[in-house]
Formats: sequence, structure tokens, C-alpha cells
Amino acid sequence: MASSTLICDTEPWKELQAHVEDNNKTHLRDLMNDDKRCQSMMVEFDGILLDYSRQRANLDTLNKLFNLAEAAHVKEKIIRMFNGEHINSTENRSVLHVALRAPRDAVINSDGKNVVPEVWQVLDKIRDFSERVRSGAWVGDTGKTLKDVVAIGIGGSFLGPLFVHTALQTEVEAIECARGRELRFLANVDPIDVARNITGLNPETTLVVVVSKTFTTAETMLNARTLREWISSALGPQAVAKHMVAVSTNLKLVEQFGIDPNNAFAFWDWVGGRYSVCSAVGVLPLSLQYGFSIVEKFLKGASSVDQHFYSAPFEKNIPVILGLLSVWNVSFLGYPARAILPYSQALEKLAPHIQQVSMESNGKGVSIDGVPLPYQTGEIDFGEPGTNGQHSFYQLIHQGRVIPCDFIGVVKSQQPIYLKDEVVSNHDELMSNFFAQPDALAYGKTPEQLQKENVPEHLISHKTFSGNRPSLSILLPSLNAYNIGQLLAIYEHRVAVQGFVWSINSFDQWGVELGKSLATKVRKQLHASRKKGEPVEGFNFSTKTLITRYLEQASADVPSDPSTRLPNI
Ligand SMILES: O=P(O)(O)OC[C@H]1O[C@H](O)[C@H](O)[C@@H](O)[C@@H]1O
Repeated sequence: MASSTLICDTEPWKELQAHVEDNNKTHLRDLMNDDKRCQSMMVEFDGILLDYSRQRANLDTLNKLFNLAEAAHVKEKIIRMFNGEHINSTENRSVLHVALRAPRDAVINSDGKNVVPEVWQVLDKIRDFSERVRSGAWVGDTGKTLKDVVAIGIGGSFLGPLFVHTALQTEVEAIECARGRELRFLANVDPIDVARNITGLNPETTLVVVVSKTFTTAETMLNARTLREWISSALGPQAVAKHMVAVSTNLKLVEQFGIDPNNAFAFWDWVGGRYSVCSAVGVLPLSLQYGFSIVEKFLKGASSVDQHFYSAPFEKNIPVILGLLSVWNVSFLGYPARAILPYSQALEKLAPHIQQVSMESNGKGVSIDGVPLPYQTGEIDFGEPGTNGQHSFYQLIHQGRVIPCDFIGVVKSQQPIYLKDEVVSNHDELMSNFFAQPDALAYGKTPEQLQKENVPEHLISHKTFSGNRPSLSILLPSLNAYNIGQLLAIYEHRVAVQGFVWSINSFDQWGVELGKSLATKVRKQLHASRKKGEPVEGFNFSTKTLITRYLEQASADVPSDPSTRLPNI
């Protein structure tokens, strides 16, 4: 495909379009009768089983999707990514989050330089620092051990670490390592988030980690200034050196903020924010909480999937298959959303993290060459752990809109419960739902079946399930640090595959800029109105009215003196 040709103008794309009608003729419940088909739609790698037999697809569809991948040069794009080429062309950067979890002796180049030694230099520094904090060799200003950590960051500097922390929280080995320690995340600029996060914490025993790739993000910097004030008003300004450290690519700004550069942990511009959990962004707070050796296992799990993604043939390549199926669902079957449904409470923050990874990466309107696209990219990702979601939005998924679902199950629970006299364990109960829901979606229930069950005539249509609703199932052997790393990398690479096929730049995020600059204009107005009583000007009628009303009604609460007020709960 020449770079000026859009993927939708290629033969494989047209063949898939033509294939939809044929494909639609067979209901999923009939496709599921073909054991041979189902068997060929299962892939296994390193303990993970992917079953995609409940996709509205057959082997012919898959072959056509592999042809599409070839036309979109997916293999070449994967190689270019791993080779450190500047595939993030609008920011002129490599995309090398895979280097963050590469083994020490790997060679991965960016701009002609092997980045792996630098990666390990920072990892070693984190190992050393986190061990000193955890053992009490590094203490706070008043000599006390720093047992609590508040990680300040937002977006990619928050969601990935929160996902991994939440997933590890109840894992047996991790619990032992985290005993007596607490890790909190402060993301929102809302002062309520500050209040909630400092409640119950003592500045004397708290370490604040400011996490920001740019070290300019308005929310993070205000929260960092707020917690700096929280520490220095309690312990004196000298305490900041012992109680605040940073993770950033911008070490100059870290120093200007007043954090000793020796206590800063670097990463690099070739790590996208939403792909940064394996850098110091995630590794530092998680190592402080759980110890470096647990986090190293997480990195190894991700690295294992990286190798698989790089080298496995496409027919056996889990992220590639997942990515292509998502393209099939979005671009050919026309399903705009995707539900991420982990049957594990420990994975409750998977969907919010993948929302950023996927929607910030693939929600684009132009091709990587800047050509407006005549097709939609990205999908609306959402999700909740099962079974909670079943009692909430599943109604719509079963009888309303068609939403392809990812069911994620775990064989061994982190915290099994067996009640005496009950053969079916609590985890079995959970997993019964994990196995049942995909079939309910695929098979549905026909009016004939309902009639046989003597359902009253007037309820038949209400109780009918059309079925034919696609899903896929991912079964993990357990949920330890290693498996969490695997799962993360699967989703990261799946998103990349989708972007590679849609021929977009999945690694920039210009769409978040406009709102930020408008907020800056409003902030200036609030400052001018508060300080000099200037009237609200330069906004449309609606915004002007809202800001004016806000200023008028809030003025009574604004303190007349310039002293600091911190939350009072
Ligand atoms: O890490 P930071 O530089 O503070 O950036 C935090 C977040 O800010 C922006 O809104 C970007 O859209 C995100 O991708 C990024 O993760």
C-alpha cells in the first residue's frame, strides 16, 4: 500500500466489506456448533488462553483480516516500533515502552543508542531507594520511617499504577510485602481529592512522589504545591527534601520545584504517558509499596508478551488477533463500543486504565499522514468487574445495543473461600457467571423456547434474547504480578495493532490540548476578577454567565487574608 493510499481503498478492506453480508447469514449459535471452528479459534501463550470462538467471524474472516494486516504493513510497523524508529511522527519520537521491561542484556536502540542500560540504571536506583525507605534506612525529617506514600499524578501518570496497585492489593505474596504500608493516589485537581488523600495521614511518616512526564501538568503541579505546603506547614520547609521525590522526564523543572535531582527518577520522551506504567511512573510507587522484586515479576510478565507479540506468527499472536478482531467489530460490523469485563474484583481498575490506553491512542480523525479519514477509529471502552456489571448495564448488552465484550477470568483466586458443606466455592460461583454470560450473549433465547416453558404470550417478546452478540474470553491461570504484566502488555499491543491497521498515530494526543488552553484563559479571568475585580469578558454569553455566577456566589467563601487553608476533615 502506497503511503497516500488509505487502508479503506485496499482490496483486503473491500473484501472484508463484501464478506459482512455473507457472515451475517449465520447466527452465532450455529457457528458455535462447529467444534472444529471453535477449536481453531483458541490460542494459548505462556499460560493464557484466548477463546475467540464467540466472535461473529469464521476462519475466512480471520484470513481476510490477516490479509488486511498485510496491506496495512502491521508486521513492518511492529518491527519499526521495536527498532526505535520515530513512529510517533507528529512528536518525532520513538515508541519504546517495550524497552522498559526488556531484560538487562537486551539491545533496543533509540536514535542509535541502546536505551536498555539507562532503563536498568533507573530500575537499580529505584530498587536501592525503595529498599532504603522500606527498611527505615531513609527516614523522614523527624526520624520516623516513611510508611505511607501519596503518588501525585494524572492520566498516564496515575491510571496504570492505580490499576497494578489495585490488582496486587489482595495477592498473597504482595500482601506480605506491603504489611504496615499504604499507597494512595492523588490525581484530581479537585480539593476534595486532596482532602480524601491526606485524611488519616501524618506528614511525619508520609513520602510524596510527584509523577509527571512533563512536570507542567496543571493538576499535578497544583497538587504537588499543595502537599508541599501540607508537609512544610507541619514540619518546616527543610522537611520537603526528605518527604518529596519525583518521577519525570523533565529533571530541570523537578529541581526548580525544589526537589533534589538526586531524588528524581528519570524516564524518557520515547515513553508515552499512557504506556508509562513500566517506567519509574509505576515502578517507583509500586516498589515502595510492595518491594522491587514483586514489581520485577510484573515487568517480566509484560516482557514475555512483548516477545510473543514481536515474534509469534499472526495466527498465534494474541495481541494481533485481538486487535484485528476489534477492527472487524468497529470498522466492518459497525459496533462502536467495547466492554471490558474482568471477573475479578482485583481487576476493577483495568477498564479505566484501558480507557486511556485505547481511547487516547486511537480516537483520531486523520491518518498518520494527516489525511482526514472516511472511517471511524477507536471505540468507546468501558467496563466493570463481574458480577457487579451484571446487575447494572448488562441489560443493555443482552437486549439493547450490541457491544462486543471481553470476558477476563482467573483460574485460581487470589483469596479463595470454601464454606463448609458447600462444594461450590465462592470463586466457583463467580466463575459460573464468567462461563455463562458469553453463551447467554451468543445463543440468546428464542420465542419457541419460551413457549415451551409456558411463558405467557404477552411476555414472550420481552423475554426473548436475540443472541448473536459477540464476545471473547481470556482465561488467566492466576492473578499475580507476572500475570498482571502479561495482561497489561496484551492490551497495550492490541491497541497498537488497531492503530497500525487504521493507519493512525496511536502515540500522540493532540485532542487533549484545546480544553487545557481554554482552562488557562478561564484561570486568568478568575485571577483578574478576584484580584482586581475585573468583569468577566471575552467569553460567549453562556460561559460568561456561568463564570460570573460562580464568582459572585463563591466570593463569600474566599479568605480575605493570604494564608494557606488546607482541608479540614
Ligand atoms: O505525566 P504528565 O506530563 O503530567 O501528563 C499527564 C497526562 O496529561 C495529558 O492530559 C495527556 O493527555 C496524558 O496522556 C498524560 O498522561
